Amino acid sequence: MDADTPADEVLDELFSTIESRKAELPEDSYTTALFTHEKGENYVLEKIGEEATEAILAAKDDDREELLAESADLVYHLLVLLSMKGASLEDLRTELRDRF
Ligand SMILES: N=c1c2ncn([C@@H]3O[C@H](COP(=O)(O)OP(=O)(O)OP(=O)(O)O)[C@@H](O)[C@H]3O)c2ncn1[C@@H]1O[C@H](COP(=O)(O)O)[C@@H](O)[C@H]1O
Repeated sequence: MDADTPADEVLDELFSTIESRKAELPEDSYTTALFTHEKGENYVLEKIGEEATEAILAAKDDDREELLAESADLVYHLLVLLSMKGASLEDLRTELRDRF
């Protein structure tokens, strides 16, 4: 993924990068570190809790910039969890669409 990726393709690109890290486990990759952590999936679950708390605190402080940054961290870690559990972005889209 690079800075030229159209904004409406960012989530697909990000999920595709996560899936590729899961398959190839390159060194020097934070995503690889999540997939191979000694705590297993518990580590990414902890990160989701932390990032959600940080997003809540930013919202309470009315810090829009921080809220966006923490929300991006939260979404990234949530996508890693979905990938870990064998779910796809398409599954998430379907779940959301079925609530219309
Ligand atoms: N979107 C993200 C992303 N969002 C957040 N993070 C990482 O999530 C971590 C957030 O945790 P914290 O805020 O607690 O910061 P930290 O203290 O460094 O983290 P810990 O040591 O506590 O784990 C940071 O290390 C961020 O770098 C991300 N890491 C990667 N990506 C995307 O994933 C792609 C692949 O990254 P690599 O797997 O590193 O190649 C990148 O190109 C990005 O597009």
